[in-house]
Amino acid sequence: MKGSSRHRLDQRAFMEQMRECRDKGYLLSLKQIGSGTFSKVYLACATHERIQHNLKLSSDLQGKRHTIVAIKIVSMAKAPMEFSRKFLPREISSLNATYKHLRCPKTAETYQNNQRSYLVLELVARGDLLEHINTVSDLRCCLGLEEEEARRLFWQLVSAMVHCHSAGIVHRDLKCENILLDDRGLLKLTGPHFCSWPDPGHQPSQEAYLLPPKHSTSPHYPSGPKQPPEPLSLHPAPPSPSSCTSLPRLRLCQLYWIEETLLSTLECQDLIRGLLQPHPHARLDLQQVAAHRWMLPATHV
Ligand SMILES: Nc1ncnc2c1ncn2[C@@H]1O[C@H](COP(=O)(O)OP(=O)(O)OP(=O)(O)O)[C@@H](O)[C@H]1O
Repeated sequence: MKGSSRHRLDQRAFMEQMRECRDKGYLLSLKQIGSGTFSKVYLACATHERIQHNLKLSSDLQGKRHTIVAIKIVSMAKAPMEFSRKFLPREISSLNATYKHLRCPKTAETYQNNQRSYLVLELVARGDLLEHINTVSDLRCCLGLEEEEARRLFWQLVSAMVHCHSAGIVHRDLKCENILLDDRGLLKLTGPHFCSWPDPGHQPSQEAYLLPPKHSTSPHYPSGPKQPPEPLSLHPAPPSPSSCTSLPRLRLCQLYWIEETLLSTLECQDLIRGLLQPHPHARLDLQQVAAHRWMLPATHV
């Protein structure tokens, strides 16, 4: 398709989205604040009528000096059937299940038609953790956050994860881009790949590790040390010398990671080593992470 025709189509789609949002009581702005594989996230303003009629929305906006929300628009035309039938409903029910937790963005409501799904979310204004780390690294002329700040954020992340697990939800796509910061610098955990496992308190089944096809390799987090090795045994990759899938290779990556963090304290290195254990029984679980000695100063705050 020619560039000008595509542009016209995009414009028409955007106008439709504006109309559909307005009908629901939201004024969609042109400002796009993020995007995913099948989605775009825009700033929007909730109308007074909508706020009055939606209790969740009015409580989310209480105490804030604005009525701005983030609207995530998922294109049904772009998403495969499996995504819209299975993974999107899971994402929505997981967002609803984590609604009450301070460290998860609140979902005021969702609505859909044949073309699109709309998720009206609490605005988490300061962008994602990756952007923050890059900005801070530039300012400090040194890679990474100060250890104190890393500890503070990591503690909040652990608290969010404990909440997800107690609600029977396993995240499956933990990465800096899914960790957002609000205007007070507090962390909110987002990410569409939440999946419920049947009974809260049960261990996640192997199925819980299976990502939807679009995410079988999250672009910057390919199978390797940044995700648990269990899924690798479910999706054996064809052998190749550069493959990250063998345990010796994982060990190498692990050593490389620990070396990368040599500037941090011994306690921090010990925690990272515990998190990167390829064998699930040797790996620290959430309770052990929360009780790790590196975390202690954060628990007193
Ligand atoms: N509540 C929010 N407030 C502010 N920005 C947000 C919010 N939700 C999402 N974003 C922004 O939009 C981006 C994409 O959102 P999200 O990760 O939910 O989309 P996705 O479709 O799951 O992405 P992918 O397909 O890449 O996994 C996020 O990285 C973030 O920058």
